[in-house]
Amino acid sequence: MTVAEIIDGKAVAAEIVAKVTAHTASVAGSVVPGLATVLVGEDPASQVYVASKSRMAKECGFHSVQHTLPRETTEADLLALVESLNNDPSIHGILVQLPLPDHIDSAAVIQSIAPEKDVDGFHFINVGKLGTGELDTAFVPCTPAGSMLLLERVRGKDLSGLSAVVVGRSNIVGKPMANLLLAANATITIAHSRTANLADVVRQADIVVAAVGRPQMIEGDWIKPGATVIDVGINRIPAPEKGEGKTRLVGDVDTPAAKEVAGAITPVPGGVGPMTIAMLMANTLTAACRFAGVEQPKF
Ligand SMILES: NC(=O)C1=CN([C@@H]2O[C@H](COP(=O)(O)OP(=O)(O)OC[C@H]3O[C@@H](n4cnc5c(N)ncnc54)[C@H](OP(=O)(O)O)[C@@H]3O)[C@@H](O)[C@H]2O)C=CC1
Ligand SMILES: Nc1nc(=O)c2c([nH]1)NC[C@@H]1CN(c3ccc(C(=O)N[C@@H](CCC(=O)O)C(=O)O)cc3)C=[N+]21
Repeated sequence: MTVAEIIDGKAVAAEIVAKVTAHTASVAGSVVPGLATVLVGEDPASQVYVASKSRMAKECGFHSVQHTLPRETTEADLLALVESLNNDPSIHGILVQLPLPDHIDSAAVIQSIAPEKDVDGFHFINVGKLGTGELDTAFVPCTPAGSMLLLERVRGKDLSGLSAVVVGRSNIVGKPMANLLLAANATITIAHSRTANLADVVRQADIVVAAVGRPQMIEGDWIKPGATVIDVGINRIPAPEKGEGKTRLVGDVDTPAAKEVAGAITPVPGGVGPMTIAMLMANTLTAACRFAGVEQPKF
């Protein structure tokens, strides 16, 4: 019996961050990349993520500004902040942490970010560029971009002849992931909550990307032997074995079972999550280099 290779996202993310830090130092005479993060409300998970993004930006040598606004912030006030960041020449990347409170129209806020500062890659201009293959000037969403780099470690850049199933069709993970897989020549299927016989669909795939948000729902015997499994899910579940009220993180894949069948699999934590933050740094550096007209690093 073979046991899957565990793809070390933390280690690959550290390589990316080292590359970003070195390139940032080498262009310091021309530009200091600036990242602005915006958090509305007090969601504890969002606070943790935004704090780690700001910390990582500083470690890379960036100018990093964190705006923390109260939950009651109006949409107009948030739009005004984005506008001021759009016009701030020291800021090259803007990240508005999602989800936003219900009284704010997230789509309106995302579309108000200048496309050349949209390091999340959520603006229509960047979505359109990804869809039409203008990858040299697009910003690609960080989670799918990071997932592709992990996949590349196992399968290389060219996925010709391989079948890939993406479970989940969100605008921030599933759809851009499917577009990147297609751009890499994979033959793709996008599955979602209305898909019939999901287990059988997943069983066909050489590459499985799970981006559902349901703890451990992809079972071990759904995985084709030797398949590469990218587990995007981040779910906090009760862990009574660690003590009363304790929790632990799991992905969307039943990892212990899938490990017995897959060729390679990303762990949770330590898989796609750290790559998301690393790619945010990479995108911010790219934005700054485009702004200053200096050479961009390749990732
Ligand atoms: N590692 C990282 O850096 C990141 C991790 N995440 C994690 O990834 C996961 C997905 O995030 P996100 O895309 O934002 O989530 P969304 O809730 O926006 O999308 C979930 C998708 O899963 C589909 N789905 C839900 N239930 C089922 C089911 N039973 N069978 C098949 N498909 C189903 C939905 O289908 P339908 O469209 O039909 O409703 C939807 O397309 C979450 O766990 C999230 O925490 C997200 C971003 C970054
Ligand atoms: N505008 C916007 N852009 C985002 O990219 C964005 C967002 N909003 N909202 C929320 C999701 C989620 N997300 C994660 C980033 C890092 C980890 C991460 O580092 N995870 C660690 C564990 C962290 C922990 O212990 O909680 C890991 O998987 O090893 C997870 C999830 C980015 N998102």
